[in-house]
Amino acid sequence: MLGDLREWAMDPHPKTTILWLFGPAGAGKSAVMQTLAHQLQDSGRLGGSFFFKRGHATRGNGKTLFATIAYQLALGVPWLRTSISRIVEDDPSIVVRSFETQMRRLISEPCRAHADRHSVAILIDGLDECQGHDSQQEILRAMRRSCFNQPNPLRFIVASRPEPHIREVFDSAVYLGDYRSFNVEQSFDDVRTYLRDEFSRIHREHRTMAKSPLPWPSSDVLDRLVGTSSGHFIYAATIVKFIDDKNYRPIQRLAVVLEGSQGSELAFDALDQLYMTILDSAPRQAELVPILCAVANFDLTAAEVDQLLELADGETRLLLRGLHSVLQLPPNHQRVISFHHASFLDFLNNRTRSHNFCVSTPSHRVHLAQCFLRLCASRRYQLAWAHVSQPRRPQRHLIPFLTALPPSVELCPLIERMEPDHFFAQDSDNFEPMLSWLKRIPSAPQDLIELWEDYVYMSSMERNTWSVKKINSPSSELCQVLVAKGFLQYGLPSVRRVLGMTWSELRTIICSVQPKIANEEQTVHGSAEHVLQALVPLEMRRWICRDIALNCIRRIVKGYADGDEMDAADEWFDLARVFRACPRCPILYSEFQSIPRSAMKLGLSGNLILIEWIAEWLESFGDPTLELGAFWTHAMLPMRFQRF
Ligand SMILES: Nc1ncnc2c1ncn2[C@@H]1O[C@H](COP(=O)(O)OP(=O)(O)OP(=O)(O)O)[C@@H](O)[C@H]1O
Repeated sequence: MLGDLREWAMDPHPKTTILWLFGPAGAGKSAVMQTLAHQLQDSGRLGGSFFFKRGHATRGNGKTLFATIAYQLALGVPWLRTSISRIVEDDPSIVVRSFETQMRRLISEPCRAHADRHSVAILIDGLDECQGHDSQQEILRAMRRSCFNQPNPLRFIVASRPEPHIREVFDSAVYLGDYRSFNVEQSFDDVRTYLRDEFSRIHREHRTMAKSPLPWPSSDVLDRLVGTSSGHFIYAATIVKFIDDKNYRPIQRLAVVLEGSQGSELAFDALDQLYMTILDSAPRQAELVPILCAVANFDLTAAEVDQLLELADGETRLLLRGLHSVLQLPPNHQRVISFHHASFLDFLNNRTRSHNFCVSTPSHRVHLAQCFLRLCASRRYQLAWAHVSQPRRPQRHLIPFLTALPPSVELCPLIERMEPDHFFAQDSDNFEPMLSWLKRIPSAPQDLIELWEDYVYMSSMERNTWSVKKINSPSSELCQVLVAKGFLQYGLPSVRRVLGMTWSELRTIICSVQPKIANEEQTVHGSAEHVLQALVPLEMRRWICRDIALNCIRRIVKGYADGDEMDAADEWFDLARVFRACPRCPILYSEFQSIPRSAMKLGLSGNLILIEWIAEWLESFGDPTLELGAFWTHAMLPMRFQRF
């Protein structure tokens, strides 16, 4: 297979330039694509590759597909570098345009001038794992339309399961059958070779096998396992992982597999049987399902699952020990738990296949939602999860998870306690679906609905689609909010923090300007910046900035005295940003001087950008002999040097 694919990818005159590699779950498509990518790379013929992964923050959707490939082309193909770089420099917004525009401008147009060069291959694996059937179809159409009838050196290989909506595009008028299809064949011989090699490795490596005669297993047993696999690798790879467990005797584990596989004729029945056998052989099965449900829906480390489900430390690792043939439980405690293969997740989500191990039942999902909401409402959450990187933060995925549940009144009291700091910064696109979901709960409390109606209105401010009724003299609180949001460009959680307000105060101020009736003449539309310009005079803005800076300084001093390091880091960030917009004001200067020097060093430790911003502001006072300016220059000098 690899030989055929390589030959096609390097053929100077193939009949068609797009190849679809298809095969069922676990047939070995990704394995083939990975090896092919390495081989083409070694021959200097790989233009780029993209491996989709279902649910992954960046690899789970098509947003970055073409930009990533263009970037790889620019890095790896010298004759494309200048043209691709120039396009991005001239129009940086190209990377957020439609798939078709990105594909045409970033990839096919720069290549067209080089039709006579040797071919370069672009490999896209797991298209069916890209979020949204529409996106998958759109990607295929974009590739075809931008390359149709235009000689160019690109060869696309797209691998996916043979899903009907993907096949539909290849069969449609867009392609007119002009693509090559390539079935990842069943290969009994390959699976036999693989199993034989792995069994002899296990025999060699396991102490308990020293006295077992070879060949192990007998050729009858090997034939039976190969037959059950139907020539697909996933079955073979999973039994090897199951048998190769240092906590058990391989002979016993093989007996468990053989017993479980009795009576299953088809490969996928056999795979289900195998998954069932693995789960049945784990201890404390009832406690497994909530853990599997958590891992199936969120990216979590074992310690985070312990916290979430309120288990004793280390319990998740203990419970999952028997599942290492289907789960990846990284020894590094910072890494998340993942499934070895997507087919196990498909199995767990399908009740008719996984029965009492199914994780997608409403009761398990509602229970998981309750655990999350409870955790997010507690201080424990902040302490334990603050370090987690943005794309992985579970609260990012919490609202979509909630709105996919059946409307459930039992969640309302917990939703009422949701902390807006956790979800406002990143999730505001999901507020409307959340409101509609709440409205579908027949007995949802009215004040909860009103709260989310207000959040939807507040989120329109985040998304620059705000409507505000015209007012002649805005209150000083409203002016502060407008300056923090529209001038300093803070997100609403930071606006609340720098102004020292509660969410309820912020809500009252923002919602007080919501137009009750649609009267175009009496309304200002647009971003907070636009509204600010309409309502707050220029000179006033800078003095509001000064007040905001003064408040930040006071909170830093207090935070330092209280030993609250975590909040202090945010406060320094706010302060450094606001300084850039502040007038040169002696009051502010002397207030800044009141910050203990050790707090300055601690708060800024190594954050060069913030140091630069503050240094610039201090330098604007112009007198380097001032005590603070001198301290700053000396104390921060080494860090400023590091930057160069
Ligand atoms: N030639 C091979 N030798 C050894 N193991 C293999 C081989 N091909 C596949 N495998 C193993 O089989 C399992 C399934 O393979 P792979 O993920 O490539 O399947 P796939 O067709 O891409 O599945 P899906 O459509 O679900 O993504 C993996 O654990 C992989 O490591």
